[in-house]
Amino acid sequence: MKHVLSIAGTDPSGGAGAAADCKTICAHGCFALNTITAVVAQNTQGVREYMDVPPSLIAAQLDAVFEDIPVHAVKIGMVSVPETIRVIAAKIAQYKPPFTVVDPVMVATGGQRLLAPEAERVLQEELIPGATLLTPNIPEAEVLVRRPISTLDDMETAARMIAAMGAKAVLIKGGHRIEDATDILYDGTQCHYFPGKHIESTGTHGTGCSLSSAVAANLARGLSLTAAVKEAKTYVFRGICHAPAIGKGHGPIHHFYDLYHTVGWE
Ligand SMILES: Nc1ncnc2c1ncn2[C@@H]1O[C@H](COP(=O)(O)OP(=O)(O)O)[C@@H](O)[C@H]1O
Ligand SMILES: Cc1ncc(COP(=O)(O)OP(=O)(O)O)c(N)n1
Repeated sequence: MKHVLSIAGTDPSGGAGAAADCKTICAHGCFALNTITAVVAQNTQGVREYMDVPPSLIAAQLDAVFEDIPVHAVKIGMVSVPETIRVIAAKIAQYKPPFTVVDPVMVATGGQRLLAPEAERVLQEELIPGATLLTPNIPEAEVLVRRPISTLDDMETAARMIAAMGAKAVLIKGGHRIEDATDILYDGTQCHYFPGKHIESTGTHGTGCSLSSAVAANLARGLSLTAAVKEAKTYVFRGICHAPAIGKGHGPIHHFYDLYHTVGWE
């Protein structure tokens, strides 16, 4: 069994952050490890408040995992402040996991910031270089390239510009598009399109967390980057299609649809 480490904030309503990551990793037949960066009071209706875990405790969590268990891939989500980013970047450089997927979480669906403005530069300088894959959504990519993105051509250009910041590959996610949900991957050489239908649904909380964790798990399982992204996109699409109606706001995707369906637990 492959071991995949999620480094992320919490979501007590279970749809995003560490909970989404661990469910996704398990749904891919991998063993889920996790390190918490921030404790977040949120639910399907939004983020209420959060507290960052002290950097020394993040470092201690990472040492505890890496010194004990081989880590086949890492997914990094909410990192919120410069000190958190610096300690994670240092530990990744120290332990050198084979794959590092970075989801540059900046703002939650409800509009609440999960990355302090002063942390944007540190993220760009210290976490993006060395990432196997960076997975910004369109608003996050706009922040990174400092220009608006409205067309597929804009997404391609942004992916190439962000790769120039040091990530080996960049996947711009199209969940914020209205006409479709096409994602575009720049693998360092060429762009690959992952077309997708835009589903009108409230079951989209944590789609970005789930997608990046699914890619990390697929890479750990030995898939190529393009196959890892293709399978991850299908997983999230099916999760949205079969989203359970949980909570009063934007609910989670169904992380275990295929498994539950097979054993008749639907
Ligand atoms: N309404 C939707 N219909 C179909 N696919 C979606 C929808 N919303 C998100 N996705 C897919 O979910 C993944 C996460 O995308 P996105 O929502 O843009 O990320 P984030 O959650 O970080 O904002 C992408 O593969 C995207 O295409
Ligand atoms: C702890 C935590 N991390 C990340 C997010 C954002 O989740 P994401 O999958 O990017 O998408 P939305 O659910 O915001 O669309 C979060 N809410 N909490």
